[in-house]
Amino acid sequence: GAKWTYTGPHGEHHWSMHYPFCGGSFQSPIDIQTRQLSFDPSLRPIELQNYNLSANEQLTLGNNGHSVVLSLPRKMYISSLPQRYTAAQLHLHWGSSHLPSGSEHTINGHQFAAEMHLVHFNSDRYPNISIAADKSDGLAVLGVLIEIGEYNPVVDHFLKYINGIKYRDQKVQVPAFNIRGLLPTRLDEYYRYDGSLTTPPCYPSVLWTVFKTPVTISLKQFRTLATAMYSSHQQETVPVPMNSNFRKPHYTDNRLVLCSFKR
Ligand SMILES: NS(=O)(=O)c1c(F)c(F)c(S(=O)(=O)CCO)c(N[C@H]2CCCc3ccccc32)c1F
Ligand SMILES: [Zn+2]
Repeated sequence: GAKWTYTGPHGEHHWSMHYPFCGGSFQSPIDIQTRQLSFDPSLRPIELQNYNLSANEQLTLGNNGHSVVLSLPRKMYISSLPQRYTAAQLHLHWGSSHLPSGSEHTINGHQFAAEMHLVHFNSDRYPNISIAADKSDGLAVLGVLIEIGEYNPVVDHFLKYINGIKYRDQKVQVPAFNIRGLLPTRLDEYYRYDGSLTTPPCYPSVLWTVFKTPVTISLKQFRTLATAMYSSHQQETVPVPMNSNFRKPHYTDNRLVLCSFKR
C-alpha cells in the first residue's frame, strides 16, 4: 500500500486519503475515561494457551518500518473469547528519548511511556490474519501499558537483539521465551471496547482488551527502544529515526467502554 508515517505529509491526518477507514468510525486508540466505564460481570479473566514458549524455539524479530515486531507461533491463542483467537505478532508503540510518553491508549488523559500490542486473529472463522484483518470479528488485540520503572528482564529477551534490526526490513531470529511474562500479573482486570487497527488500513475489526495494570521497563530499556531503530532502509542516504510511533486518541462517540472489574 501507499507509504504512511506518524509525522509530516504522510502523517495520521492524511492517512484517510489512501486508507478511507482511517477517517471512519470505531477508530482506535481512545482515551479511557474511568468515570464513564461500564462494569460488565460477564467479562471473564483472559485465558492464554501455549504462551510459555521454550528457548529451543526461535522467533523472528523484525523492523517493519513502523515498529519492532516479534512473530508469534500459531499454537499460541486466547481461549476465553467466544471463538479462538490465534496469535500472529506482537509490536510496540513508544515516545522519544526526550519525551518518554508514547502509549496509544490513554487513561483519563494520561499517556504512558509505551504500549505493547499482541495481535490475534479469529482462527475459528478465518484461515489467516490477512483474511481476518478487515472482518468485524476478525481480530483481538491485547494492549499492555508500559511505564518507566523497574528493569524488565522479560522485555530484554527481545530488546537485547534490537541492534540487529536497526533498519527497515531487517530481521533476526531470537530464542523464544515465556510470552506470558510480558503481560501484567492480573489478566482479570481490563478495559474492553470495539475499535480498529491503529495503523493504516485502520480496519474497524479489533476487539480491544487493554489491561488495567501497566508493566514497567527501565529508563535505559526505554531509551534503547526509542533510539535504536530507523524507519528507513540501511542504504537510504537520509536515516529516519523511528520514535513517537503512536496514533492520537479518537473520540469514543457512543461506544461503550466496558471494564471487567469494579472500582
Ligand atoms: N496497533 S495495531 O492495530 O495492533 C497494528 C499495528 F500498529 C501495526 F503496525 C501493524 S503492522 O505491523 O502489520 C503495520 C501495518 O499494519 C498491525 N498489523 C496487523 C493488522 C493488519 C494486518 C496484519 C497482517 C499480519 C500481521 C499483523 C497484522 C497492527 F495490527
Ligand atoms: Zn499496535
